[in-house]
Amino acid sequence: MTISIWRYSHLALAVSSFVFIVLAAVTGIILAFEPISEKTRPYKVGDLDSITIAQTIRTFKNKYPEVIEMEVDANNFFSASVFTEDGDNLNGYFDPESGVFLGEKPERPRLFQFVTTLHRSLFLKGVGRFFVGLCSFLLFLIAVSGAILIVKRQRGFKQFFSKIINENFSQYYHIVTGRISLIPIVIITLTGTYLSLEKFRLIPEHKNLQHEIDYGNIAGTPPLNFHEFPFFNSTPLSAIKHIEFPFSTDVEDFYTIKTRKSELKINQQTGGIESEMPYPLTNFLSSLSLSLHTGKGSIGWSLILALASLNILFFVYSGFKMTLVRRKSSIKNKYRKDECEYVILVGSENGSTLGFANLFYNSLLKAGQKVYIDELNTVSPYKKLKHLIVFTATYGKGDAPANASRFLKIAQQELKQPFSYSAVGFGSLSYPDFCKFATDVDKHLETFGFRSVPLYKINDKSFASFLEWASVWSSKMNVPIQLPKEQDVLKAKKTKSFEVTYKTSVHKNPDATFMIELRPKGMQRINSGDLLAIYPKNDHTERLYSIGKKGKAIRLSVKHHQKGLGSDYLNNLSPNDILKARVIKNIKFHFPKKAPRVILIANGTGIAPFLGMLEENKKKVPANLYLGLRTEASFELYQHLINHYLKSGKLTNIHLALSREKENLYVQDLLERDAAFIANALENRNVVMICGSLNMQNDVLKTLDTICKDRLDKPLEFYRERQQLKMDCY
Ligand SMILES: Cc1cc2nc3c(=O)[nH]c(=O)nc-3n(C[C@H](O)[C@H](O)[C@H](O)COP(=O)(O)O)c2cc1C
Repeated sequence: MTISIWRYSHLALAVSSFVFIVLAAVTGIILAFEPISEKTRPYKVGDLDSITIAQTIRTFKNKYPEVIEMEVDANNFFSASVFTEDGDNLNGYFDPESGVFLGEKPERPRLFQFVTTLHRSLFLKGVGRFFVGLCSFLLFLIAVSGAILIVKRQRGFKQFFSKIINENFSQYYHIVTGRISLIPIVIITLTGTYLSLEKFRLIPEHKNLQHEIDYGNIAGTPPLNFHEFPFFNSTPLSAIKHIEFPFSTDVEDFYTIKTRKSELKINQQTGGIESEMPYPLTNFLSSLSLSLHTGKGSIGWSLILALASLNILFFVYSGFKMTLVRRKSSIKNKYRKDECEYVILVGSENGSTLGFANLFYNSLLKAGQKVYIDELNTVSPYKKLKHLIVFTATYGKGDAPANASRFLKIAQQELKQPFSYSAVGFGSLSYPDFCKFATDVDKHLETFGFRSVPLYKINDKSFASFLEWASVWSSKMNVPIQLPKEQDVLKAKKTKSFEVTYKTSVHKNPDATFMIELRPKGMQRINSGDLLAIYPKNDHTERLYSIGKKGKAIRLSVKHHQKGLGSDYLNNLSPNDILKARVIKNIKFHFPKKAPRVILIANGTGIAPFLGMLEENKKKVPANLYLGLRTEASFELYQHLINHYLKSGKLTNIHLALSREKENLYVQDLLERDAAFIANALENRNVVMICGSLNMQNDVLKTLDTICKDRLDKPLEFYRERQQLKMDCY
């Protein structure tokens, strides 16, 4: 399959460094616990901000005959090396206020020593260090290419953190966790690379600074007691890293003090600063890299490093899993392209559409047809082509998948001979432009080919819809085909348990319509307008119902059909029964977040999502409902709810069109009657939502189009493109 250069780079880098990355991540997780274990040791005493160097030196000089050095480490533990009255050398942690010895510095645990060597050099010394450094840089490139892939997927930097639709576990969490840990991973990899470059002396190190001191002219007067030294008195312990005491009493022997910013030489007799050298930038970068890479001194950052390393392992797992799924669906042909009457062209990014196309390809071969399969971008003249079948997914904002990006530009010049075609769109209702690219392809092919079967749109890889299309295609083309059963090809969809909490009696309604309320067991994100898929045969057969939300529960309005698989199943349920179902996001049909007014048009059970939307219309956005039912009695099922919404201001007004009462009205008649209002509403960017039967939708669209053309001089399409029309009809 054609994949974008960025994805290819991301994958190639990951494959080439995968073993090192896994090792570095596992050892990184373990090492992140070293700073945590150090920080929790009981050596933090006193507030180093409020104790001056002078105070501490005085305490130590009073208590110990000789002080050699003092140190404040990244954990703010104070340590020193001193000689006692008995001539013993005490080396370890002290209380800087009292001078009390707290304990020796413990030896570094062997586990951390072992893991550090593995992490730094894989026990291969220089060679290992080189590969680890290189892989650190490769991991940086992987993070950058991954970030670019997210930007491309989200269509821009600004949308980098905007919502991602969870279609697939590996893909979803690869991206979600990738966004969260991007910065820590970039920091880990850049600092790792820096430290490696330093080890190979590619970055200069300045361990010993060269102070320029004129030793011939060092003054020993006026003498000062060390606790009167201005620098000692004005500098808190927290500002220093290390103090080296003068070795002798000679005036040329200085206190050497390393602060966080510079190194100073202090005259031991006068207390004057003989020299101060700020650290070069490389020293600063080196110590910053070390702290950031190891987490030394910070429990919080160490935990972030551990989580980021853990995340790297998850990236390896989920990344390879996605790649395997993509690879599984590759293209293999039995016949050459110029031998075949049937040609299947596929637009697929993640491989699932190609999987469906391959099933269809095999069933045509089994039916004895000569068929050729390829990607949409590779379209070329096919000598014997009679019928073209296009299977394509949609990406981005209704765009082509990577392997179909050029199709619309080149198809016409490549396909010169007469041919018929059928197009199938694979998409998701969770995106606003459902199967948009398939629609574009279908429309484009119509200009130079003959459409045999109308465009079919398949939501969320529904196998049942695919079989439905295949059977329409088979009878239209007169080619008997047999496709495998879903359970032999696909994994079962993940369902959740829902408990029936309320149900009206179907007998009380003249149209055999009933309402049923279901409460999800556990957490479930639901919006009115989403779809509920139920499985009446407890297999892969799916039936969809439009959801109206009621608090945390779901309210469906269902018309009972005698032989209706889904409606019969739901009708046989009673309160407290449990059913398995799943919610399908349908964001194109959610209540608009920003609209000055919403006009809701429904017939029959199409009212269900609108009941939920009105229930949740807390901002009281003006809403006008046009509802088509058969009789006055049909309305009884909804009347109490509608009255409640009217009273609370959640619904502005309702216009009932009753088709079996004496006026014989349909919703489109009422729209015609209110043409001036509708035209004004569209002009003022109000949103029109339609839910119900496809017949009603067609009639309503015709009426709206006429209103637009007559009163606004524009086709309805204009307003549809301005996102003012939302539809969900069946
Ligand atoms: C980033 C992204 C964007 C998508 N955009 C759309 C879209 O605009 N319209 C649509 O109908 N489906 C959209 N989809 C859904 C895919 O088209 C759908 O899942 C399809 O079955 C994937 O096929 P494939 O596995 O062959 O690539 C999008 C999916 C992803 C991951």
